[in-house]
Amino acid sequence: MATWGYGNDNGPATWVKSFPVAAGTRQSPIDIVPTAAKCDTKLTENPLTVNYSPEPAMELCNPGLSVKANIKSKSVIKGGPLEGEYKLEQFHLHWGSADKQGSEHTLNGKMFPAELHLVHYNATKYSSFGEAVDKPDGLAVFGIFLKISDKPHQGLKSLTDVLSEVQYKDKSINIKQEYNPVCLLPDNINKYWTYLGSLTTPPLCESVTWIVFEEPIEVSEDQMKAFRALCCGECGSAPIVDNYRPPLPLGNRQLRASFQ
Ligand SMILES: NS(=O)(=O)c1c(F)c(F)c(S(=O)(=O)CCO)c(N[C@H]2CCc3ccccc32)c1F
Ligand SMILES: [Zn+2]
Repeated sequence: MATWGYGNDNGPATWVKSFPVAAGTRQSPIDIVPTAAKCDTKLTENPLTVNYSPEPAMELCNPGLSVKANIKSKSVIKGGPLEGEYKLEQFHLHWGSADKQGSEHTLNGKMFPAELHLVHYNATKYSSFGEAVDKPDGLAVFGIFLKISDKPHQGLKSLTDVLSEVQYKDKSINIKQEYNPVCLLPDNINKYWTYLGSLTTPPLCESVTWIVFEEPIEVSEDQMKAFRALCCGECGSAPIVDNYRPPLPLGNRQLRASFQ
C-alpha cells in the first residue's frame, strides 16, 4: 500500500481508500466559526488545568511528514471538557510552504502559517497511548495557532535552533537541557474552543477531544524557514511543507466555547 502523505497522489483526498473512517462523522480539522460556538459555562466551572513538568531528556525526531518531540515526564492536563487526567505523549506541528497557509484548523476560513499540536492520552482510563489512540475518549489534543512576528518564540527556539540536526527522515536527537513544554502554551489558556474529532493524520481515529486556543503564539519568519528546511527523506529530498489536512464538515457536532 502506497504510504499516505500530502502529495497529489497520496494526499488527504486519497486517504479514505485505506482509511474509510476519513469519511466519518467526527473528523478533524474543522473550520472554527466563533459565532456558531455555544458558550458553555460548564467549561469554566471546572477550569482546564495544565500541570506540565520539565522534560529531563526530550527526543526530537523527523518521521518524514512532520517534526515530533516525544515526551517521557509526567505532564498532565484535566478539567474543561475532559473527564479524568490526560498525559502528554508528544507534540508536533503542521506548517505551510508560505505564510498564507499551513494550519489545519481555520478561523472563519482563515489559515494560519502553522499549528502546534500537543497530544495527550487518557491516563485515567487507559494504560498507554497505544491503547487509548482508537478509543472515543482516548486522546485530547491542544491546537495552538502560530502567527508571524518580528521576534522569535523563545520556547520554540530550543527546537528551531536544532532542527538542522534532524533535517533528514528518521534522524533524531536528544534535547539535553531541561525543557518544560509549558513554554509552548499561549499566555491565556482560558479562552478555547472544544469539539469531538479525530487524528488529522492516518489512521484518523475518532478518538480526540480537541481544545483549540483562541490566542496564537508568535514565531519569527526565520523559525518558519527552519521548519520548511526539514526534508521528507534523505539529502536532496523534497522539503516538508503543506503537511496539513484541510477542514472537514462539522456536521451535527456541537462546537463549544469556554468564553463569550
Ligand atoms: N495531528 S494530530 O494531533 O491529530 C496527530 C495525533 F494526535 C497523533 F497521535 C499522531 S501519532 O502519534 O503519530 C499516531 C498516529 O500515527 C499524529 N501523527 C502525526 C504527527 C507527526 C507525524 C509524523 C509522521 C506520521 C504521522 C504523524 C498526529 F498527526
Ligand atoms: Zn497534528
